Formats: sequence, structure tokens, C-alpha cells
Amino acid sequence: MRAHEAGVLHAEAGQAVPSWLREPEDVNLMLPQLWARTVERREDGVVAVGGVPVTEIAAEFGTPAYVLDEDDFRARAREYRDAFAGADVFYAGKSFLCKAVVRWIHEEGLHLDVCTGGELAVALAAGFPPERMGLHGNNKSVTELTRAVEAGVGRIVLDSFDELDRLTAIARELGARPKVMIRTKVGVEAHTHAYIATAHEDQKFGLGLDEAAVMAARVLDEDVLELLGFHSHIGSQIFDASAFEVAARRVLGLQAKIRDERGVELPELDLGGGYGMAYTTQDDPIPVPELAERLRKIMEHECAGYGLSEPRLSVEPGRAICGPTTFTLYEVGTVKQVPLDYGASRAYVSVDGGMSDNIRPALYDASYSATIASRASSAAPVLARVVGKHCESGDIVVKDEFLPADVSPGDLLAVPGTGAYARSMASNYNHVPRPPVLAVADGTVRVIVRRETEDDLLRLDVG
Ligand SMILES: Cc1ncc(COP(=O)(O)O)c(C=O)c1O
Ligand SMILES: N[C@@H](CCCC[NH3+])C(=O)O
Repeated sequence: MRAHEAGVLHAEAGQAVPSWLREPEDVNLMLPQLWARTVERREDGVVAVGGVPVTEIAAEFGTPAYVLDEDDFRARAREYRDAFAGADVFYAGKSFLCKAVVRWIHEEGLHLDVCTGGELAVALAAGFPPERMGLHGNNKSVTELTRAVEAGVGRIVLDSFDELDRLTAIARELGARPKVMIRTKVGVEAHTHAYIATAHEDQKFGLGLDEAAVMAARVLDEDVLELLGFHSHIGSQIFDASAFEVAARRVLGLQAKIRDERGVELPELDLGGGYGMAYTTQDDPIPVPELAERLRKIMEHECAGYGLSEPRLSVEPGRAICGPTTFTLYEVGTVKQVPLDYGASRAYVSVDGGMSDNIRPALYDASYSATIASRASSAAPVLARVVGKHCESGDIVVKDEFLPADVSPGDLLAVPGTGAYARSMASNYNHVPRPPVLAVADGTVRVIVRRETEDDLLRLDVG
């Protein structure tokens, strides 16, 4: 049954619509702040990226697929590099990493943050200079640490005393002197989902400021590792620049304490990543130049206050670079009209992917938007929920969106803002193979991560 045949819910009907979601005047409208820069709806109603219509992409490569705008990716990387000139920008590979991305990051002059042996392997395989990499992780294994030291990774961010012992032993054995930072938790309550806040006390990352001072003293005393400075990452999808300022102030206070107690001015400071991006109209990211300027000012101000010479700053944006560059292209399979308690109804639009290609709605209650991408529609907007094909009722792709009432099987549906933590957190739940990543540039589409196949999955199953 088509949605418009069932008497559907409009915004004025009330409760089912979240307060921030407005019924659009034109259901074909695509808000530019939610889409990669070369994405547009053409006059024939079809959405195109880099000049290539999604209908062609779907016909050649199938759905679901992550469609990435390479020019947009590179432009966002450059924007960070330029705004933070004089500081080092480490792209956080956990948000999305593959060999092509590693090369783009290198070509655009960024550094790279990896947080597992797997990410390190991808970066090395793509030829990224190890000295421009940082290695994170709260439980790095001996194998991972050894590989990083042998490869000459530029900095290892220590996260525990156990790791300090491990790395010191490895350095002694290899006769190396790895550069390290110490990850702190600065006690800032970042306004974000609890699962992605990382600077409060009761979570697994980093060391409290007092413990971090003890660790710094040990590293300096033992003189096996080279201490670059402290690291702070307060969480992810944060819009409030003042949270970063508070973090900077607290870590610089620690820096001053080390100077006072040990007579050592540590040369670097890393303020992590976590800059928010727009998934829906609710989100209002801080413009990158403004963010950079605020961090620069607070560094200047605090260092002057403590009489410290300014350490070299580094930052680690992931989501804000890759997130907006990509949309997921799905095909609609079924549309079901579900009556709600208060007389309205919601169209459940099922697509050919779901929580296996984007776990964020299920994991963080994250909001996304969607549009019908294979055509324009003159039908009225109706409240819809885009859901996946998995065996879970929480398998939600877009919780609340207005779609045209004539949304039908066979329509292509695009969900923007899926460049970060979608492919990188994808799973094979229900033995669903993971979608490919397609990079579009200069009117051509290139597979940069191929589609997984059932054969790939069967090959793992050696029983
Ligand atoms: C240490 C560290 N740096 C950088 C990032 C990147 O965060 P985001 O993608 O939100 O910029 C993360 C993830 O939250 C992180 O844990
Ligand atoms: N994966 C999370 C953010 C955590 C980032 C890594 N520390 C997200 O999708 O928002």
C-alpha cells in the first residue's frame, strides 16, 4: 500500500514528530548543509554527485552503497589544514579509513591518527609516512606497540601505566626511543551522547590530571621514552567550543605544573577531535576557522598566564572531515503504513541495508535525514521512518523524516552524512555483506572499498 492511500500524519497532527523536525514546503528540497558539496538535485529530479546521477551509480554498482564525494573530502581536509596552520591536523582514521583516504590525507598535508594494529596496517600499506602518524588505544597489545616502534610511528599516546611498562620494555629491547604523549581526562562534561563522551572520570580512556602528572614524572625519570606532552580528547559530536577551551586550560595547567616541578616545558599539546557535524537541521557546527581561532586564542592566553612558551598544538578531527562527504544510497523494498495511537500513521519505508551499514541510530539514537534520490515527487510530505532489513525492531536508518506520500518500492533513497562511523562500524549482522564505498570525482565513479560478497563471508566460516 502506498503511504498516501492510508491517511497519513502531517506535522500539525502532533506527538509523532520531534519538535525540531519541520514538514517541508517542498519534499524534494535538499538542505546544502547536510550534503557533500557537489551533490544536487538535477532538473529531471534525479540527485547527482560530482555530475553523476545516482540512478547510474545504482545501475552499475548496486545498492546499498556508500557514495563519497572525493572533492568534498579533500576540501574539508584542506580547510582544517589551512585553518590550523602552524598546528598539526591528525585525521582520525577511526571515522573512516581505507587506502585511498590515507593517500588523500597525505596529499592534502595532514597527519594521521590510527588506533589499532589494523588501522596502522592500512596506513602503512598505503605508504603513509610513519613519522606523521599517531597511535591511540586504551589497550594496545605488545604486538601493536612493537609494530609501531619498529615502523617509526611519530607518537604513541599512552593510556595506562600497564602500557607505559609495556612500551618501556619494548623500547629497551629494540634500542629505540619512541615519542609519547599522555592521554588525560580533564573532567569536562561534553554535551554529547554518554557513549561518546570521554573526558569525565568514570570511563575507560586516559588518566586523571594527578595520575597524568605521576606518569609524566616517571617517563621523565626513566628517560627511555621521549615525552612530547599531554593529550586530551573530550568526546565526539560536540558543538560547544567552550568545552574545548576548558579542556585546553586544564591541560595547560598540568603542563605548567610539570614545568614548576621538573623544570621541563613539554613541546607539544594535543586537544583531540570531536568537532560536530550536521546530520539534521538540529546541528549547527562551529565554522572551522572560528574553532581554530578560539583554540589559538585560548592557548595564547593561558600560556601567557602561566608564563609558558606555547607548545605546538595538534588536533584530531575525524567525523567533521569525512562525515559530510558521503551519503548511503539504498533501494526501497517495502512501504507499510502503521497506524499510531492518536489517529495518525507513520510510513515504514524498508530499505536494502540497515543497522549493519549504520549502527549509529541503534547505538546512540542518532538522527539522520533522507530524500528520494531517483526522482522528484509532487506528492505531499508524510511522516516516515526508514528502517533496514535486519531482524531487530531497533533496526532504524532514519527515525523521523518527511518523505513524499508516493514513496514506493524501487525508489532510490539517499541518507546524507554517513561518511563517519558508518562503514567503519559496519557489521555482518544477519550475514549481510557490507556495502562498497564509491568515490566520485570529476564525473567518474571509482570503487575504493569493494562490496563484500556472500563468498567472502562463507570463506571465514571454516567449520
Ligand atoms: C583520541 C581520539 N581522537 C580523535 C577522535 C575523533 O573524533 P571525531 O571523529 O569526533 O572528530 C576520537 C574519537 O572520538 C578519539 O577517540
Ligand atoms: N563512533 C562514535 C564516536 C566515537 C568516536 C571514537 N572515539 C560515533 O559514531 O559517533
